Amino acid sequence: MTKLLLKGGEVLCADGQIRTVDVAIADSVVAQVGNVDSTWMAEQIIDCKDKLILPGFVNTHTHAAMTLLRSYADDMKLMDWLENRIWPAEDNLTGEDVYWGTMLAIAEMIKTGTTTFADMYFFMPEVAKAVSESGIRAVLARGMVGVAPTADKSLTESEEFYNEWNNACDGRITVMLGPHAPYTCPPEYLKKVISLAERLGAEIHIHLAETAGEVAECIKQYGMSPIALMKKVGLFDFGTLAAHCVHISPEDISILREKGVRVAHNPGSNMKLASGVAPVPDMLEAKICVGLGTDGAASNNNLDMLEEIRLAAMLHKVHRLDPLAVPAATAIDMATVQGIQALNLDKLGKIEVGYKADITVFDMQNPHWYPRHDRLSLLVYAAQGNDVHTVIVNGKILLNNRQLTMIDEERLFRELQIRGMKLVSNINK
Ligand SMILES: CSC[C@H]1O[C@@H](n2cnc3c(O)ncnc32)[C@H](O)[C@@H]1O
Ligand SMILES: [Zn+2]
Repeated sequence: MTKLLLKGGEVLCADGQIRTVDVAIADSVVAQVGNVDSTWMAEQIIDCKDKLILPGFVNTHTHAAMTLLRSYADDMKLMDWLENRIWPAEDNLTGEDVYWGTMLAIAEMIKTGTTTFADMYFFMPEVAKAVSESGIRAVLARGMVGVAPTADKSLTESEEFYNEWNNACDGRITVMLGPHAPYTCPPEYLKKVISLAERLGAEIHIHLAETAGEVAECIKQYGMSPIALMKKVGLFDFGTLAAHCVHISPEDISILREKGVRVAHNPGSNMKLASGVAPVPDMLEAKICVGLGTDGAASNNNLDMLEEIRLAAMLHKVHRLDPLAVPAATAIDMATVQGIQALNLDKLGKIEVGYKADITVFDMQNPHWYPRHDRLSLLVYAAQGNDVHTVIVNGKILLNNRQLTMIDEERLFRELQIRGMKLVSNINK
């Protein structure tokens, strides 16, 4: 048994209180939270004085390998951005590009405190390889577009990917099915995805109601909103994670609630693509599970969940002119507990005995952490991604005193610079 001890840190406990306690970890699991005595013979003791210890952040919606396209196409609206810049570049992607782009994303996420991410993209075996090697936890979906020439191939590949990778790497990888969106996957195709989901026992990760244009077009074509259409085709029957849900009506919210759909809220991407403001306070009020996501690095443009937490807390205040629209503690809950629920994972998201040891340690020895009236306020409104000192996933240290333990950063930078440039070299701006 591998034993680890986080000594004397300020721990955000499962009841939401912060206490100065020790955290003992045995193999992949939290074994004790409290005063751990000297009979606990730890192989490694991390001195956590002046450190804030939290469950690791959960990024509920991203396209990790889109780091390759960061800073390539900005200040555009979604469909113009996708159709004229992103999709032409993605046509050039190779599996190796996706491996390296994903590895850079994982490095960035670990360094800013994320321990789990949900991904939807292409070349998913390469993504799984990066997840396997890096030690992070992930929920992976092969992105599916329901029109020729790849529609059937992506169904077959999704099934193969599920069979090979679901529950792999000591349970660190879970596989979902990833139909891209209602506007790229017509109802007949979605029905095939749904029967595959039912047959495999897999859940579905999809983009929904992201822009006003998407909703208007859906109403024009099908006479109902994307949420109502998805209910009608049965997409919500076997467990669904819906990214965005920006342009939704009270009736849509009732459907999401009734069908137990979990939502990934991406405030940074929604703001940058000028998509709109999701009615998050209304969804939370309706007891819908809302996690936070960064979306891809080409629309955010970083993968720092602390920034998403702050944006979630700030955006809804200014939008509603209500300082309590999303309080600080709620934003942290969305990035941890609700994030885990959104991905339907078990025994994660809290620092509690018997839970998986996915933990982020913040260093509070910095000017912006003083004075300490309220540590959660400091975390949400003052902390910075590079305050992250240590990150543990499944009981293994992936970031030690700000150094990645499983990833060669220098190699990553070289690969990304060359591959990112090559990807777009044949595209006219
Ligand atoms: C089919 S794999 C995923 C697919 O989604 C594209 N994408 C990236 N960001 C967004 C977004 O905000 N809305 C819709 N689609 C998005 C990505 O480029 C891939 O093609
Ligand atoms: Zn997305």
